Amino acid sequence: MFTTEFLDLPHLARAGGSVQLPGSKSISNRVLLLAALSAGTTTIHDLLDSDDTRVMLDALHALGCTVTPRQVTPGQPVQITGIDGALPNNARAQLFLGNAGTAMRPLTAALAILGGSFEMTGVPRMYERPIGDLVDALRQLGCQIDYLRDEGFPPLRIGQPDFRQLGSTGAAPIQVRGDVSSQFLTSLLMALPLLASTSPQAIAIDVVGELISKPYIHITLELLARFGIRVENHGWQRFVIPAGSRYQSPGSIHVEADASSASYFIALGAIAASAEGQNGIKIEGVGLDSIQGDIRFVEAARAMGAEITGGPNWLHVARGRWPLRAIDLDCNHIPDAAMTLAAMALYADGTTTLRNIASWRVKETDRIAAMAAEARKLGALVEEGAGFIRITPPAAPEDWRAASIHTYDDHRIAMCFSLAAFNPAGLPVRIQDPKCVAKTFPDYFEALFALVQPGAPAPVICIDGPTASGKGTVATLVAQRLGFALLDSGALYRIAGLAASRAGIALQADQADRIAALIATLHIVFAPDQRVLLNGEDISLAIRTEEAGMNASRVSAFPAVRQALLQWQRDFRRLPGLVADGRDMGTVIFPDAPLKVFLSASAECRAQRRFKQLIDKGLSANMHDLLADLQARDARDTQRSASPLQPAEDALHWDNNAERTVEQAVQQVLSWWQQRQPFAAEESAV
Ligand SMILES: Nc1ncnc2c1ncn2[C@@H]1O[C@H](COP(=O)(O)OP(=O)(O)O)[C@@H](O)[C@H]1O
Ligand SMILES: Nc1ccn([C@@H]2O[C@H](COP(=O)(O)OP(=O)(O)O)[C@@H](O)[C@H]2O)c(=O)n1
Repeated sequence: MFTTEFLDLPHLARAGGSVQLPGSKSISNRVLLLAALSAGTTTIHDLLDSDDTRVMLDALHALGCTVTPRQVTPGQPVQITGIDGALPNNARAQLFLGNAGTAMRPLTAALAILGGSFEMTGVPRMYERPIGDLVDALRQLGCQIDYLRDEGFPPLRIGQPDFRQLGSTGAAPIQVRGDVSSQFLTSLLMALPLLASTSPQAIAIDVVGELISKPYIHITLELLARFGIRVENHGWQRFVIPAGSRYQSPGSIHVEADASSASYFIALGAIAASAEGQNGIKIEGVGLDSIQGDIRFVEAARAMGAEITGGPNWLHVARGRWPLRAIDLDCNHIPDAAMTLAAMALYADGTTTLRNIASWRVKETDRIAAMAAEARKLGALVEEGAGFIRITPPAAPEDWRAASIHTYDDHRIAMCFSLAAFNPAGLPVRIQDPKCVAKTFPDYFEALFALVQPGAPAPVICIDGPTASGKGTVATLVAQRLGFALLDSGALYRIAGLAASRAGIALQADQADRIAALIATLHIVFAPDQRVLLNGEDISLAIRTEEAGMNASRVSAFPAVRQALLQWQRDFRRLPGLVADGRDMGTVIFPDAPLKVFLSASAECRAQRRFKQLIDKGLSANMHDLLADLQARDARDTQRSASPLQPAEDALHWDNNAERTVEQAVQQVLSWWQQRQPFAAEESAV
């Protein structure tokens, strides 16, 4: 997951390949709660790992359910042993539910019926998301729920219910509004079986007003059936839970991949030209037989021109009609996925209107306002109303603008606008706070990068300079802040020197071809935890000794060795970008890099830094020898004939002497980078 302040997507041109999608959020959190309320143990496969499921798992654990393991691990099922319809007497807990509506609403309903003493809290945005209609419906039954702040909104306190008024004849049908959020009805449908289990009468729920988002109710009903509860559906207006209904674990259940998440890749297939040798995008984990309503996004995407085929749990998408066809659509049946249509509308041949989307206004953010504001930044013409949005794409490529997209802590805004990187103007797109995708799809950008090809080679920032000038330190931090990959080219020369000396090859010019041949056989891994593995062995420390540095310096003078490492280094170039540290990054390896930095510092300053660095690592060092070695290395680096150390003509210089801190150097490089971005001016104006 990218945890950077922002993520710059270079202009993207093509896409192709196959993607396995994470489990559906709606199904994951429903299954978790149903398993928790049931008798028996449920093994849940393919559960989504996200903010919403994490708060749900924490809440279930706090309520006394057995959850193993406590966190979602990819490829490993989660087991939940349920409470069999009742909590212990005097159960109490304070539950923090973040911004997860899929946890707050159903848990409120279930706990209000189970009874105890609970406080339901969340992030500030959660306190702006209405829950009054659900609370009103529960109070009709005798549930005890108080608002701790604003009337109609969380946080809430839940107490012991009093069901005496229901009497032996059961209650009149419970009324719930259906036109604000279908999560209220879902919450009641999942909570009321707890009451029905001891009730002599069936329990009926009447929907007041038009029921929005029926597809989500469909998911709820399908899953309730899997857990032993057969709800009668009377025309989506009345739902009846039979008396004596009792939650029973199905034993094992698979969570479908999220159909809403599939929408971004369906859109990708529709928008992007196919990568060479590929034929569109294959999406695995969800298919045409899905129980999720958002699968009907497929019809909308087809209407816009996408070519889509599929099976029970897969889809294949390719670009069909181009530009896409503008549509006018009632989106009540696909409220979440419809946002992706707004992104597709940027590539349509006219004005697209998405109607019946008033529920967008009460989601993670006011999504109509957010989509409108951000699409306008790109140059689109947008009109919005209480329940619709109308989007006209920029008239010509030159009307597109490079935008820094505000994402409102809303995963869908971030994912939708990533698709703007396919703009015909060749512009990059900046996504602010990219980690907001964690809500449903933490590795969304990684999945996207695995499928797409940039319009031009991915950007590279070169940081060259003499030994101990601070390249490695600065490059690592710059890469972290931008979410870029890192190439420590010196490590490759160090590995080459180590491997050659271990193989007993003399590090001299007449052996250069043997060393180059040896390099071709090496298996080198730069692990995400910074370890370096050579043929499976951890050599991170072995290559950092001064001796290894000297050996590296020797082999690096041989043109055959440099040639053997050339393509290896260029292969590090990837999306969203690369920071490369070395001696000849800007001059030889990446001469087209958009930013080249050359660091310098006096030999004494560098020797001091290296001394401290070695001592801190627990390695022995001697200042006098260090200075001599460093000067010898400088001489060899600058005087060798093959790629000598010298600044590229277009390099920017940074004097990294003793009075300069690491952070100053990093800020300088980042600021040079910002100045090269088309959205730099807008950013600094904010
Ligand atoms: N202004 C600075 N820039 C970079 N590194 C600095 C600076 N000041 C002190 N240092 C320290 O100096 C050392 C630089 O070493 P390193 O980054 O490995 O250099 P290089 O990769 O150029 O050989 C690190 O221990 C770093 O913490
Ligand atoms: N791009 C590069 C990187 C390193 N090297 C050589 O490899 C040696 C080790 O590189 P390094 O960057 O790890 O070394 P230090 O700068 O940390 O001393 C250097 O002394 C250089 O001679 C090179 O020639 N070209």
